Formats: sequence, C-alpha cells, structure tokens
Amino acid sequence: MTALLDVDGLSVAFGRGGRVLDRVSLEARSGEVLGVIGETGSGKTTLARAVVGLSPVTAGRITVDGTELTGLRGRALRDYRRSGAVQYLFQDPLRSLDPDLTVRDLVAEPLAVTGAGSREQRAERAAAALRQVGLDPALADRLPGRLSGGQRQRVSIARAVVTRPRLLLADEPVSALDASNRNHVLRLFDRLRHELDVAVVVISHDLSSLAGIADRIAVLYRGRVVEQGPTAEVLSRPLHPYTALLTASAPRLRREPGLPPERLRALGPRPAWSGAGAEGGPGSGCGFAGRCPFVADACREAPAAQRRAGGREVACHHADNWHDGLTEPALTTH
Ligand SMILES: Nc1ncnc2c1ncn2[C@@H]1O[C@H](COP(=O)(O)OP(=O)(O)OP(=O)(O)O)[C@@H](O)[C@H]1O
Repeated sequence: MTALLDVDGLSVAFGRGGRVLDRVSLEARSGEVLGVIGETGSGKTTLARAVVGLSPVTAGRITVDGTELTGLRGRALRDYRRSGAVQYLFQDPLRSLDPDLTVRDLVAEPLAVTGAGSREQRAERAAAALRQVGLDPALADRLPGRLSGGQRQRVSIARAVVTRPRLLLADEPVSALDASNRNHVLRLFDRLRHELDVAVVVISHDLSSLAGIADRIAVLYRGRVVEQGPTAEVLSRPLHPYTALLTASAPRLRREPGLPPERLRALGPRPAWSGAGAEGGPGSGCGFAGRCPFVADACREAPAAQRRAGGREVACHHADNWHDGLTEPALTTH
C-alpha cells in the first residue's frame, strides 16, 4: 500500500546552528498511527513543522497523498495549506487556542479560512466535530479559559478534524494531561484514525504513551531515524542499541526475555562523544557512538545508512550482532 505521508531523505538546518535533521526517511499510511519517539532536542518538533512547511528544508522530499509539498511554492503552497489536508496539533493546547474566541469560533475557524460554506453551515460542522471528539456541543459558547486541560485538548483536536484532514500531526498531545485524560485522548486518536481514515503521527518523548496506540514506531536520535518498524516488534526485539535503552527505561513494556533490563540500562547514560554535532545535532558519526558499548571506528567515521531488515528499518553498523555482546559480563559494569 502506498504511504499517505512519505518523508524521504529529509534534512533541515537552521542558519548557522547547523543541521537538526539529517536524511530522515519515514512513512505513515491512511488509518495508521505512526509514533515518533525521541528525547528532548532529537528533532521531533522540527520534523512535524517541516511537514507543514515551517522548518527550513535543505534536502529531501515530503509527499502527502501524492502531492509533493516540498515542491509547492507561492499560491499553490498557500492553497494547499488552506485546504486543511494536513493538520498540526501544537504542543500546548492552552497557548495555541485564542483565549478570546468561543469554542464554536475556534473550531469553525479553519473552515472560515478556506471560506467553506455559510456561517451556519460552519457552526454545524463545528458542532459535529465537537461531538466526534466526545465533547458536548453545549460547550460551544465557552471560552477556552473555562475548560479543563482535557477539554482544551479535545477542542484542539476538533479544530484539526473539522477540515477532514488526510494527515494529523500531534506534537506531545498528552504530555500535559493527567493519566486519565491521557488515556482518553489516546483512545480518541485510535478511534478517529478509523472513522476518518486519516494517517496520524503522534510525537512523544514517552515510549509508554506511544506503545498502546502506535501501529508503527520511528525512533529519532539526534536528528536521525535509527530504527523504524511495527511497534510490537520494535519494542520486543529492538534492532538499535538506543531503542534497547529506551525499552529498558520504560518498565511497563514487554520485552524479549533475552534482553534483561539491568543489562540494557548499562547502555547509558554516558557522556556524549565529543565528535558529535554541537547542541545535540546529527554530527559526522553515529549520534549514539558516545553512549554505545558496541562502538567501533566505523561508527565514529560515518553514521550507518537506514536499511531495510525484514519489514523494519535500522541504522546501526552492528544491528546484526550487538545482541551477542549483551551476554558479555563486562557490559554490566558500565
Ligand atoms: N527555530 C530554530 N532555530 C534554531 N534552532 C532550532 C530552531 N528550532 C529548533 N531548533 C533546534 O533544533 C533542535 C531540535 O529541536 P526540536 O524542538 O525539534 O526537538 P524535539 O525533539 O521536539 O525536543 P522537545 O521534546 O524538547 O520538544 C534543538 O537543538 C533546537 O535547539
């Protein structure tokens, strides 16, 4: 099946700050939730912003539903943005909602921008979107300041789905919510991707949040995708040592018996290798080289290219054999 979102060899650089994303490739299909996991500064938000045309792309292609966004300019780009085919849910739902607009106007606003329908028709579609995210349309006259955190996040989601998008990007959608609201919002994404046949990209630094809803996971480390594949496989049989470290640090996850947590925790944290890029950027070698017990000269010289390995992708020079090293007693002393 063709991917709805196809990111191919994407690089992003901010002025003199250097590269933040380095040849990132990933894809998401209709009706699928792709989880993008990575620690602070790994480039998750930059990636999402690149898809909506807000990051300075220096190389690569972004294609959504057959339209190459990186090739759009001027009016074509403006029209595409206004169509609402791609919606981006900002990290902070309180700050991203205009405090002076009612819930009705907030949710109808993306339709007003495209000039879709009459005011009444837009209000009707806004009410339908509110119901779709599990909110009572009676809340439509409220201002966002009078809503709970969970309700505000749902209003943001209603605002995103009202344009019937093909792709929904959600940046840390649950990190500001308590456990109960977190589960509700994650279940909501799960329902919406079926109901709307939309591709959903959920960005998070928390593997446990993603584990329950993502069909596939892409692991970002210092601006590069180090691993990508079906969630259950990535979590139970990580192909990259960094993914193994992540799974070891998320105690609620299931993992294969051969990867005992105490061994995996021995993989980090360690001081960053001095050859890596400034401020956590991609650098010239593998970004994980400074923390990896399996590091070899090849890792310091150049990062491994993303390569396919049985329905999965990995970028590690030692993907095929680092598991063997876990049985060496020396590793447990790090
Ligand atoms: N507008 C910008 N100008 C310069 N550097 C930027 C800009 N935006 C992001 N960066 C840098 O890009 C890197 C990646 O940032 P990004 O926000 O994408 O990471 P992230 O994985 O989303 O982190 P977090 O989880 O903290 O949001 C950081 O080093 C950041 O300082």
